[in-house]
Amino acid sequence: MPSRPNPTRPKLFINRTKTLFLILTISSSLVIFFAILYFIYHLWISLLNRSRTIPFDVAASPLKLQIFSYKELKLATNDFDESNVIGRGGSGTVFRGITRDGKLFAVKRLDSLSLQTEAEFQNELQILGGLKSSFLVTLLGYCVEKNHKFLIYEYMPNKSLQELLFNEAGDSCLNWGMRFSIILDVAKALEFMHFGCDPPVIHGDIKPSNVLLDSEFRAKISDFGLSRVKVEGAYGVDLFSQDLGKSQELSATFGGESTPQTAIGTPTHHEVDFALALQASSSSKTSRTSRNIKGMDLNSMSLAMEGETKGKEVSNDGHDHDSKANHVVLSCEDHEFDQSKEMNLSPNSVLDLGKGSSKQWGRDWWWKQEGSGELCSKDYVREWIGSQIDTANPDWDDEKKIINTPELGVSTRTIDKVEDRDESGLNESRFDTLQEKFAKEEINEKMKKKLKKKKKHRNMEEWWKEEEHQDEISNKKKIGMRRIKFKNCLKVPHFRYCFHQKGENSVQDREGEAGGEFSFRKGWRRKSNSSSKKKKNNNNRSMGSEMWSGDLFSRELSSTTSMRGTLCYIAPEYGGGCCYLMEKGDIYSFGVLILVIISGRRPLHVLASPIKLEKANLVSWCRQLAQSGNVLELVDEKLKDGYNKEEAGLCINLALACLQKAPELRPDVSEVVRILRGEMDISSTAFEFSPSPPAKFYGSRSKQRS
Ligand SMILES: Nc1ncnc2c1ncn2[C@@H]1O[C@H](COP(=O)(O)OP(=O)(O)OP(=O)(O)O)[C@@H](O)[C@H]1O
Repeated sequence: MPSRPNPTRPKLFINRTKTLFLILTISSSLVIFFAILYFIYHLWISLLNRSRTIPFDVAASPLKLQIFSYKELKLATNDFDESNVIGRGGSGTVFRGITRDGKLFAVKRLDSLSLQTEAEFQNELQILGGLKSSFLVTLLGYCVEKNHKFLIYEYMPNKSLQELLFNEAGDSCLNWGMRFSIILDVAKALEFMHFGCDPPVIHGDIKPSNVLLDSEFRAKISDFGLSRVKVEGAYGVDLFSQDLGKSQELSATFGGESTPQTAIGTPTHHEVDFALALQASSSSKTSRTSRNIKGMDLNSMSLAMEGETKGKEVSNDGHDHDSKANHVVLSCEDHEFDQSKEMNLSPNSVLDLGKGSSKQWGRDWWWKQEGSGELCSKDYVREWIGSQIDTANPDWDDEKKIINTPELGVSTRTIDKVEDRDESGLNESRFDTLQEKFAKEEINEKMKKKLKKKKKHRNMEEWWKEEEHQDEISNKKKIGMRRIKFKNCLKVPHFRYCFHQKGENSVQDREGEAGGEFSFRKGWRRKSNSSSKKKKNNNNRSMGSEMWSGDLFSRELSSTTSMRGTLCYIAPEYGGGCCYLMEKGDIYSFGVLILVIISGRRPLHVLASPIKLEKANLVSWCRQLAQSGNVLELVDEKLKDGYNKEEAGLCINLALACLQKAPELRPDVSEVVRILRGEMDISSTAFEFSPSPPAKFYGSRSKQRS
């Protein structure tokens, strides 16, 4: 008897087949999906690489750069072994490499593939790759492979100036001779870049970690990631465009040879430059000063200072103290307290202000513009108010009398005193009723006027607030204008944001600055990255202790690279809205560098001890020392007496000349070199910060240095 077919079997079979089919369909579609995704990803990467990372036409470059293979570099650095790491920077790690024939070279591996790193990579190739000088670190070649980018440089056995000056052990091996020759070498390097290249090259990031030393401790400049070629005549290079296609076009004429143009459209940066925003907030008002100083006659400054020191001798113009005070008050009332007007006075008009003026400006008025980072009329107004109260200004006393003694007689006496009237005339009242009435009315009117005046005196602080508010409004207006201007010029959004930070948060920014609250995106990011590395290397020093001592704080601040340079080394004009990178910006950074080399200190070194606070800001401290005529106090204690006092004094004063706020007053680099060589007298360069004529500081240097 045939067995009855099991009805569940085909069902089970069908079910199994269905499941299998479903699994197969899902997995195959998944495979197809991922394959497409992978393909798209690779296509995107290759497109991206083609548009962004293929370096400029190396074959057409005036200097032939070698193309290294990844394999070659891997071999030379022992697979990028940690033992071969010779330094770490903001954009990558630097390894020591060795060729088969035993030659050493340095390999910079760009760790992040951000747009900024990309731009810096292209910049190095296009600018440093086209320059050949014994004062610049030679770029030997590059490698772009497997999504890695490398730059290969000549090896500098004595590393960077940063490491030599601030090594962990704290023993700087640099003697005076070495320091002086490093200063001279950097000056010569800048001279080559500013005057030896056509068009000139502006480095944009002069600082100790970018000064490398060869086996004989000869200094060479490296890191051209932020450098620019000056193309727009006197107006410099547009710092914000960072259009490498443009710079490619420009670098074509290097060395007198022309290179074909290649279109390398590197996108602009979108990093928010908090460092600059902060600087901008503190220098927005000072920028006005720079302009004023430009137009100011140095003679008038010295006359003004003389006036201050000689006191009454100078103010023998017949004006008494009160009248000067009144003059100032009236200017304030009319909101005409315009610094530019005050500072553009002719020598005579400065003299006319006499004693009152010296009180008004105070002893340190032209130091404030640099040191405090804030220069505005509020400083002067505050100072003036202070001086008026402290010195028991008779004018104020008179007014006190008016307020406290409402009786007519007393008031009359007060007013009479002010108006130089004969008191007795009123006391012996011989007027008839009508005359008396008129007299009373007249007196009342005068009293009212006086009270009004007093009210204005009282409202000085309020007036200052108003003035500051107005300043802020006008700043915002300016920012608005700049935004529109830059929008029109199709500039990058970075700029807008930067100014948004500056404009809208300007007060907070300033407060932050005063309280030492800095927040630079890149800086803090670097700090967190590097702190773990530092911890590894330096176990016995906790992060907390470093922070407390301020050492880490200082280190991070002075090595924080922003788009426009490194904090403390960036010239003030780049913070005030100026967007052109100029040679004088390098000169400013060079001024800071000189002070760092001579003092063996970071430009901003905050320590817990309050005694040392005055020395925290190297530039301000140096200015204070210059004011007191004691610049040599700045020289590194480690040098003890083993330094040339004449050379040290010259370098410090040269640094001060380079650190002048107004770029046009800074010497150019050829003057700098000549001054260092003893071929030129420093006193012939413009000087804005000395309380006494430059000759007091400088004598001509007879010694010639080759
Ligand atoms: N050619 C070289 N030879 C020897 N050491 C080098 C060379 N180039 C760089 N280094 C070392 O590597 C360190 C890092 O250099 P790098 O240029 O990457 O960064 P940085 O200038 O310190 O920082 P940033 O790039 O943020 O400005 C240098 O301080 C130096 O010690």
